Amino acid sequence: MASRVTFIGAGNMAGAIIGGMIDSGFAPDAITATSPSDEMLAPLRDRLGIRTETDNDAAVEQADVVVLAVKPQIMREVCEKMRSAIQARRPLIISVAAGLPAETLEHWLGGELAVVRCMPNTPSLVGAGASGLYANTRVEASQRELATELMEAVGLVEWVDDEALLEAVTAVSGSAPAYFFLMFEAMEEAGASLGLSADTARRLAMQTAYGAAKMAMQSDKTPAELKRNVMSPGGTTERAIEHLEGAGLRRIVQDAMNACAHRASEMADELGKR
Ligand SMILES: NC(=O)C1=CN([C@@H]2O[C@H](COP(=O)(O)OP(=O)(O)OC[C@H]3O[C@@H](n4cnc5c(N)ncnc54)[C@H](OP(=O)(O)O)[C@@H]3O)[C@@H](O)[C@H]2O)C=CC1
Ligand SMILES: O=C(O)[C@@H]1CCC=N1
Repeated sequence: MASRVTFIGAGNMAGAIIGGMIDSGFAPDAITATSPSDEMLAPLRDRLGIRTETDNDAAVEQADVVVLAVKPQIMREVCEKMRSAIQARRPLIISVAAGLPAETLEHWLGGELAVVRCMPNTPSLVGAGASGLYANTRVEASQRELATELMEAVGLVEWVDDEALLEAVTAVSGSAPAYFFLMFEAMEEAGASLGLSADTARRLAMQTAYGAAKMAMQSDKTPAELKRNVMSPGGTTERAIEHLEGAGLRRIVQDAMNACAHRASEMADELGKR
């Protein structure tokens, strides 16, 4: 029988993963999502045909996998309330919460549980997600495969052996869609200031990013080589790249990603106390 997956929390991230799972062929009636208010759940139920529940305990009763997808700040309360129901069932736990260590989550849920920590990103919604996964020692090979299957349904999966590396994953992919969206905003504004309509500039910028990513993924050339191929000597691209390098783009990116990874570690200290 196919695995039954319950999402605790039905917000941006859960919605993105559920949408991607269904597009890739998961049966909607094997998926349950919970939220305190039915208002959040109705669109998921109506649009995707999944099961919904406002009672977390009831939703984990039949689950083989429980995906924790609430904000880190309320995770402790949510886990502790579900403890008895989780211990009665002992499903595979997959947490997508930033920061919170597997050991802490396991403790909040009553202990002795197989826990996979996953750092996904929102492009999961369109099947183009990128997730970093870490398994605690209780996770069996079949559960690892199940977690891989679930997250591969919505994109690329990379396992890490050291849990601390999920902080780097957060910086490289979990938070990173926002960096590219910021770039789109900046390019749209700059394109508009050069005379294009904002809509035209946005469409051109997005298609270019899509094309560049697709090309880089399909090519055996490095990004540096692909970049050089666009830069005719004495031409326009060279001028733009000189400007970006001169203004310290690499340092800015490094600083931003350091800040992101550092925040993930701070969150573990602030919220992960047992
Ligand atoms: N957004 C992103 O890009 C990424 C997010 N994450 C992680 O995903 C998790 C969720 O983030 P995100 O989806 O953005 O947050 P959202 O606020 O969009 O979703 C959280 C959901 O949890 C619901 N909720 C609140 N209390 C409960 C409860 N007691 N039981 C069940 N559901 C509850 C909320 O309902 P209500 O609104 O009614 O309170 C809301 O629907 C976080 O831990 C975050 O770190 C990880 C990677 C990327
Ligand atoms: O900003 C956040 O905390 C979450 C985790 C990664 C992406 N969004």
